[in-house]
Amino acid sequence: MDTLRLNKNTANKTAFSFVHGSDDAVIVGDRNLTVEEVISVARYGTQVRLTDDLEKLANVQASCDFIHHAVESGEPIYGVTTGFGGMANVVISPESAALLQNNLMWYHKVGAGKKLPLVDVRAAMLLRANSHISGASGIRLELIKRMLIFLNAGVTPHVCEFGSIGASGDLTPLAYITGALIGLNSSYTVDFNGEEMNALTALKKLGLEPLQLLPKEGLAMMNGTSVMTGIAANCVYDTKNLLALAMGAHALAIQGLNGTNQSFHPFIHKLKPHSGQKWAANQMLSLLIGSRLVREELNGSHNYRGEDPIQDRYSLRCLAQYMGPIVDGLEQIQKQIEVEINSVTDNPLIDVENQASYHGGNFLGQYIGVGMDQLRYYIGLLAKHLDVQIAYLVAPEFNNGLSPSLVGNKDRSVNMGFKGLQITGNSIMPLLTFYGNSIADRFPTHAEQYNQNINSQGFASANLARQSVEIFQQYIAIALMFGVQAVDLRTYTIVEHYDARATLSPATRDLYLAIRDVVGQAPSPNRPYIWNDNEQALDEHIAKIATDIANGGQIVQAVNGLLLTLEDV
Ligand SMILES: N[C@@H](Cc1ccc(C(F)(F)F)cc1)C(=O)O
Repeated sequence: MDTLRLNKNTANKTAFSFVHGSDDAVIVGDRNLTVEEVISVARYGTQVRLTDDLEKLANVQASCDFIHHAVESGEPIYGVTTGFGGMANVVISPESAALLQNNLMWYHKVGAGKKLPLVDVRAAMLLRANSHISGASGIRLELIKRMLIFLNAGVTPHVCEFGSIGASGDLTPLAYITGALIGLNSSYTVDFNGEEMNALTALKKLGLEPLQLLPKEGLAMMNGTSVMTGIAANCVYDTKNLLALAMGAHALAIQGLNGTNQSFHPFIHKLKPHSGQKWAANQMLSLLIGSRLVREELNGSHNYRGEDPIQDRYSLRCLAQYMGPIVDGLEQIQKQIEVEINSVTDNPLIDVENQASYHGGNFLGQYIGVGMDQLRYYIGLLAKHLDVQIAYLVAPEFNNGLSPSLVGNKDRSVNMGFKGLQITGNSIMPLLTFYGNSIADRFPTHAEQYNQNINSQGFASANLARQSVEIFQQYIAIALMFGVQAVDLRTYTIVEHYDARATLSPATRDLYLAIRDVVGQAPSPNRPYIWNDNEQALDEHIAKIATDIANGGQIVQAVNGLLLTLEDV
């Protein structure tokens, strides 16, 4: 296996401790980068090194030489000896060719809104360097190295959340990165390991001089999909963790409801062998093995229980069939993001071998726009399913003998259990399905003098995906709280005490214990997770669980073994 896996130690490191995070450096230019490598650099401070493949490095220089000669000879090349975009008819003289690039930074300093999270900008810098190392962009090694210096020292340019239509790639967001890298002026600002400062001060601290861009270099830096793809890499990584947690929450719910394991029998899924469906069924079987809370019916028995239906309702019985397309879809998105991560996304592209340059459109972020639309749609579907499971758990008409709203102490008549918590969940789930609406199909047709008349909205789509991921982290926290309470209450009906460690499957015990630990409440035989309403503040529990999930803490660690098996999907 040639990919670098995030091991437990790396993933446990506090987020945002960027510098000197890990001993295993990620190499730019040796081979394709994976989403996990991007995450390890962006979030956990893994150091980045440039390839020492001399041929590769020489190629980068050769692309610069090609541009140099083209300018000298006045060869017409877009954005090198012409103006930009809809002004590409304007001839630029050799004397103005460098000014053209530096000027590009000025009129693209038009970002609006809040700052992007640092982890997204770090991912973007890594991807831009990775794109340029192919030697098709005509950009100096010095500039590529500068991005690695910034990454390794924990220096992150400030980039705004609005300003890119994802058509010429992320022109404006990348202008902020470029302006800071070269120290265009003091209005460019950075985060220097937690300290805010202007780019010129930052360069001085790094022992670097401000740089003037040479012909093509501004365009090469800005004309690409690296920022939206960096955001997308972070989103897909988080969403896969959330998928694993959703599976964990369902496994708790199934045990809480005393569901059957028969619906996940391989015989069923062999007969409808979609890979995502098979994965979901197999994983659910593994999550339930050894549980004393499920109806053990893998031998084909039907444990008919009097007035209850002989088979489970669809949210349990059809879980694998419902999850399947989501699992397959997320895998497809990850594959597409990894292609984008390892692509050269600017224009024009320089073919050093044939001494030619080609005008094209690799900067169009449509794969990211559509991919992030789909990602948000899948998150909406995951949320809808969890909402149904929560409703199943709290309704005594359906929940196979649990208390209404999962009340703990039934002797206290003024105990309402998880009634309020369900309503908070109900307030979030519709938002997540709303976020599932697409944006790639909504576009301004008259962008930039009608030049960018088709555009991806990939940057907006990725930003929306980040928001959806963050909201879903809150939602999953709530779903997990329901799961923990339900298994405690179910445990009592089986062994007459509330400590679910005695009854849960080994695979879900880890998750259960991680949640109990994060909220600071150890399991007890005498009482379930929540006993009386007035003994804890549930909002604090939501916040603690959601924060642990966002930081890839012990709750995520308890289920992420599931994700290793996704590679076979
Ligand atoms: N992606 C475009 C590059 C481009 C397009 C437009 C502008 C600006 F400044 F006019 F908006 C800059 C760069 C191309 O390669 O064709």
